[in-house]
Amino acid sequence: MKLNPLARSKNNSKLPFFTKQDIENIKWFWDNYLIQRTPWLFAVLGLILVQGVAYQQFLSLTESGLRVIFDAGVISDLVQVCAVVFGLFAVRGLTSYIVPRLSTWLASSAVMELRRDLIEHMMTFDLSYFDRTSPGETILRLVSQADGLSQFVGQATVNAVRDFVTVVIVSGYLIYKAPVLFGTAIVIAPVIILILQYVSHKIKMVQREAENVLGAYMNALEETVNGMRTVKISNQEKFEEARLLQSTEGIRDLQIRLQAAQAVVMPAIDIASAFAYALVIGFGGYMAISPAYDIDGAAIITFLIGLVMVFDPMRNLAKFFTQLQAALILLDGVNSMNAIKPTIRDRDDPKDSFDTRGEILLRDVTFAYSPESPLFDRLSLDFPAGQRTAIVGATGSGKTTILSLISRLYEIEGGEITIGGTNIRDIRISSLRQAFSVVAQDIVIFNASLWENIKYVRPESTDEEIWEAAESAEIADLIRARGDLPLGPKGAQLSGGQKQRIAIARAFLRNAPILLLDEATSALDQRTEERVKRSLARLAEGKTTIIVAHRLSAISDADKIYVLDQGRAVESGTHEELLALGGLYHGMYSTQKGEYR
Ligand SMILES: Nc1ncnc2c1ncn2[C@@H]1O[C@H](COP(=O)(O)OP(=O)(O)OP(=O)(O)O)[C@@H](O)[C@H]1O
Repeated sequence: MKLNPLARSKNNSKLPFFTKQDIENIKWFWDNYLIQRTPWLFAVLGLILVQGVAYQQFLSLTESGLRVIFDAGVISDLVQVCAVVFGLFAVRGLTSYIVPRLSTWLASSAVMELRRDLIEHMMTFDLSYFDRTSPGETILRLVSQADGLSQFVGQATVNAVRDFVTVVIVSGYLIYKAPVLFGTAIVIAPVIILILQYVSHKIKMVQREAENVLGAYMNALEETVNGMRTVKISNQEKFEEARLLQSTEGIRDLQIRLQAAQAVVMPAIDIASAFAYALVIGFGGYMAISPAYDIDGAAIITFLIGLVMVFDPMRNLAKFFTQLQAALILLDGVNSMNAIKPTIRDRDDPKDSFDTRGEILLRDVTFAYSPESPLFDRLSLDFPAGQRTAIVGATGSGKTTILSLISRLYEIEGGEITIGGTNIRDIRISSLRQAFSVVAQDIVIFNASLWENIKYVRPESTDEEIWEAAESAEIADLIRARGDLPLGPKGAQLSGGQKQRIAIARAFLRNAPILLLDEATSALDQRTEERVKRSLARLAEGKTTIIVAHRLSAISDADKIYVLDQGRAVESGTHEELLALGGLYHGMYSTQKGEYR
């Protein structure tokens, strides 16, 4: 399976700190989710500035305090210094409580909106997207990557801003007090930048790989859990275990590699800082001793304390930088969903009303799921209004696809499909789909009660209407027996026939003017099928009905039957006409008759 089709800019051999895509992603996030929060962001920034100023004031007061000690000054001055220092730390403590609370609220709300928008956007995706993308990849983006982003924005970024402000304010103070000493201390800056550059490349590469592996793990998990019946019946537990273990090992290895890349940063900065301290102590000490410089011991000690206060947040900033590189990959993953543009969309000014009871025509329809395997080449079919038309044919001949194309689940490449003379592309998609009651082969059952599962297709239905639909589909007794019990994930607690009857009940409840039945009764026992078919015949009265069935006995009374072979309609007519033709239909009928004998 192709992994992570959404991930972009995979050529990582020499990434700059910020790629063009990174900048676009940041801009997108800022423009859509942060800009409207600017007043609050300023409030956070204001509080952070207060913290920075508190630090600078602490430094200044420390110098005064030291001077009182060194110069044997007045004790009351010392007490005053101590009281103000305590006050400053109390202010810093208070802001340290408010800032993360505010920032987490801001970030979680921003990411909640991001998730809401992505979910809304995902709903517009063509069905073909879901045919090729496993749920694991979508979950990865909407759950783990969005979560990682929230943490990063809410905590890491705010801490980084605080650290940055501290570095700027305290450095500014140090430059003001002792510019020469400061110049000595920052000779290490280029080394730190080089280290960061080297590490950031590595982190980006490993993080992208880690996201791919995590996506693969989610896919594998999803497939195994969903396919547990097949796994067990085929005795493949060990195989699946090994597959999942391989993914988890991959995650472990990448996390170790990620940490290894990040781990270089801290010791490198520590060594560089030690070098700077040594320089400052040496050179600063010389300055204090030498009469050529006007600087005393208190100033040197204060400068050293100031350096500690700068280097600590600088360490954090370097760490933040490595986290930022990883977060940029998350942001790219999340934003890549936005790059997916649905092709099946309403045109400008779509029609809301059309003749839903008119005939359905396919004219020269060309369609392929993928370019390498074309399915229909100028296929023309005619489903007369208010009549029952059946489509039969070998498996894989394209019967279900015709139903999908009529309801515009996939877009045709050539020709046109009209209902009551209106091209379906001109109709608003929601209005078009409103015109169908469908019993499909793949029945989706939610983990809710039977009642809620039926009601799903028309939430505004009355209780009487739901009971009526359930009676017609022969499922009312089961509703009485099960009550409000949920049906299990994907309706796991139901038999195939029971699921099919839910689908039929939904079609009854929907009672739309066009009825699409795809192997609608194939899972029912013969007696139930007879009763359900009689109900379905009543439901189909006056409606344009298209029936796909393998059992020819189920459609022999249709007004018209199309025989499909490899995407072409090779025969059409009534049951009797087709038998008289002595062609493919006749052959299929004879085979099935033989089977039943
Ligand atoms: N979502 C899809 N993506 C790619 N190919 C598909 C998809 N759905 C169906 N196909 C292919 O298109 C062809 C027609 O499929 P379709 O489901 O329409 O056949 P069918 O006649 O309804 O078959 P059956 O009788 O088995 O239900 C098949 O070859 C199938 O492999």
